[in-house]
Amino acid sequence: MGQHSGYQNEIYLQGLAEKTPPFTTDATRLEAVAAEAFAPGPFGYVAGGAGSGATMRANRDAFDRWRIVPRMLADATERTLDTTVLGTAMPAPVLLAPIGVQSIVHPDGELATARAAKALGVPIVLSTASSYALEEVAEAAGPRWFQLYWPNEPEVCASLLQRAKRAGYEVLVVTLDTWTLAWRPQDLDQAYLPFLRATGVANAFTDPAFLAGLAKSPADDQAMAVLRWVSLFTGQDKSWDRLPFLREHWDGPIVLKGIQHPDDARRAADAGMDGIVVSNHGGRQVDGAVGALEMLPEIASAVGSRMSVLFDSGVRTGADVLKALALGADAVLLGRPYVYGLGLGGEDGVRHVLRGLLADLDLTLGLCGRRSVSEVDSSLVRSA
Ligand SMILES: Cc1cc2nc3c(=O)[nH]c(=O)nc-3n(C[C@H](O)[C@H](O)[C@H](O)COP(=O)(O)O)c2cc1C
Ligand SMILES: O=C(O)C(=O)c1ccccc1
Repeated sequence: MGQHSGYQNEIYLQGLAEKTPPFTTDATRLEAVAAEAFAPGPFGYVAGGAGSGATMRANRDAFDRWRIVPRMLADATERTLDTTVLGTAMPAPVLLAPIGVQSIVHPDGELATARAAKALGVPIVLSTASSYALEEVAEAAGPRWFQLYWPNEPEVCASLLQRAKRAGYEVLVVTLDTWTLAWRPQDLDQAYLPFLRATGVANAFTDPAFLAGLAKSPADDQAMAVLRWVSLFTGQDKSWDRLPFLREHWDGPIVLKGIQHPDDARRAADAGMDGIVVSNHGGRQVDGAVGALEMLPEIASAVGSRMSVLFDSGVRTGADVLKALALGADAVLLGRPYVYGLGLGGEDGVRHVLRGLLADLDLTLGLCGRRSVSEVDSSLVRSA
């Protein structure tokens, strides 16, 4: 049997005791459920996107334009979703996307997420903008990667990387598409920005190089510390020729996140990067951008043989994961759905969302006549 489909049996069996799951098993409905349960500011921050929301819609539309073509009598009873990406073994080609400020939806924030992921062996990618310090999250976490918002001060950058390495983060994911926040009407209409309330600044406020640049401690002058944080992470003074700096300060694999053009993917490979995340940041940055999945086949064929290709932006179901794999991804990052799970049920909520996705993925894989991730290729899909 597939290792992950047991959650399906468990749910049905609990029905005999009149128990149903904590909240929906339909990941495409989680946003609507969260809308009823979350405070308006945090809900808008998580669910919202850039401008008119066109990119978020394009992300989902792009999945709908591919259809799966199942095969029969293929003996796919025994299945595994196990895979290894950039040296990290994982129980499925799924990681938790870096999502900052998780304490806005649940007080346990990234700690709860890390515990839920650890219980399943699923790797997390911890955001630079986490609500808890990276060392604290590391203690709660299983396999872990670190996402970097590349600070403008080399000393702070080097310090963050050293801390992450020491705390056991294995892969560095450098996000390139969010050097300033886009025009986000949901947040603007509510004048809601978590950082100004000193949420999501834990890594900086515990960093010696960051603190060295402050006249007073964050406890004595929070406003000044927050301003320093904002200026440190805003602005794009970076260029391709600065990547060697990261190499010097990080001796593990490096992945560039937010790649949407095949030429940028080639540049990443030429620069000796180990991987990319094809992503438009869940439609939160450039309104009217192309659906992330639309660019995946071209990018994967340009660089897939030279580097690991990961994907995010719009992944909701097992079928979505399979489509991304079929179109060239080695693994996907799950974004908003697990944050809805966190807000709805803390650690258990994240676990419910993750177990649901893995079960759905496992069942769909088997029903398509495939036994493992390595049996998924472009023959699984056709364009609608
Ligand atoms: C509330 C929120 C916060 C995010 N914070 C970060 C972050 O700190 N670093 C980062 O690289 N990406 C961040 N992202 C982007 C995600 O990593 C991912 O690219 C995106 O959520 C994928 O889209 P999806 O959630 O619609 O699937 C954030 C996304 C959301 C929704
Ligand atoms: O909101 C976001 O999309 C995001 O990536 C972010 C940026 C800075 C801090 C926290 C999250």
